[in-house]
Amino acid sequence: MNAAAQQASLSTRDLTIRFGGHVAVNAVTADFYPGTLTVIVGPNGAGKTTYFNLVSGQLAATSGSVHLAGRDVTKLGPAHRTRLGVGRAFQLTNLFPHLSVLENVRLAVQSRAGIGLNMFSVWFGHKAVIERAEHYLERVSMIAKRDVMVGTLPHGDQRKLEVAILLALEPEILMFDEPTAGMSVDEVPVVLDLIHQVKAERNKTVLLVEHKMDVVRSLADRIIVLHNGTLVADGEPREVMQSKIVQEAYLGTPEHV
Ligand SMILES: Nc1ncnc2c1ncn2[C@@H]1O[C@H](COP(=O)(O)OP(=O)(O)OP(=O)(O)O)[C@@H](O)[C@H]1O
Repeated sequence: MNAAAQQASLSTRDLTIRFGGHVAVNAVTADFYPGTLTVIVGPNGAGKTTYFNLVSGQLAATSGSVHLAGRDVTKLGPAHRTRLGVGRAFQLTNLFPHLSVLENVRLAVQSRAGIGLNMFSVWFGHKAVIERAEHYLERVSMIAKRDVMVGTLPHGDQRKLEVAILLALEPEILMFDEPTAGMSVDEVPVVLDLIHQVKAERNKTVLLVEHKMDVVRSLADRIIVLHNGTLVADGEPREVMQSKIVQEAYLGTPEHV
């Protein structure tokens, strides 16, 4: 695990949310560090997406807290948390369907650069911004589709575009919720390669919700297991995959893990 001296980029403390009488996330305490990719696994309805929503600010906690680099952000909304370095892909709500692929990434590059919508600064930085946007489109193998209207793209391309937008925002914490779901067989490696590249840079905190065990195995530095909203295992992949609780209840029989 990481050196105790290193500050966690993200922490949750007793993080809890109730929907009526149902506790969807139950007192989850965890620290996440730069340079570590953590995969969150667990059966359907375990609370994985809800935990992501609590971290990114889409949902407000019933109790407990969320901290970014030591700062308590529990009361802050999602836009504020984004500005503080939380980046999340695969909600597809980040996309502007009536703009081109390039325009979508350009807006993310501008937002990251703090250029905003001031006309003079847009003009001033235009060439550099476009080049930057093209760079991210190349990284997701979508440069050939730069002028296509986003609303007309197939689902897999929209998800790749979301990765480009996420990278363009240059967050410190990257959250991927089932990044390859709904993708065709030839699209999956493009996205997995990108996550591998982000991981190889060793300076970002990456959280991934994933069901596919081959993906978990190839990417995870650490695995957290949620069950009924509760954190039931947390550790290095080999240790967690071989633990009795995971073998029996969460990942199936040993030959599946
Ligand atoms: N807005 C909501 N209102 C009521 N219940 C909710 C809400 N969001 C989630 N839940 C419930 O909370 C529990 C956890 O759901 P969540 O989607 O986080 O699970 P998950 O682990 O991501 O599942 P999956 O792997 O199927 O995506 C479920 O029982 C779900 O029905």
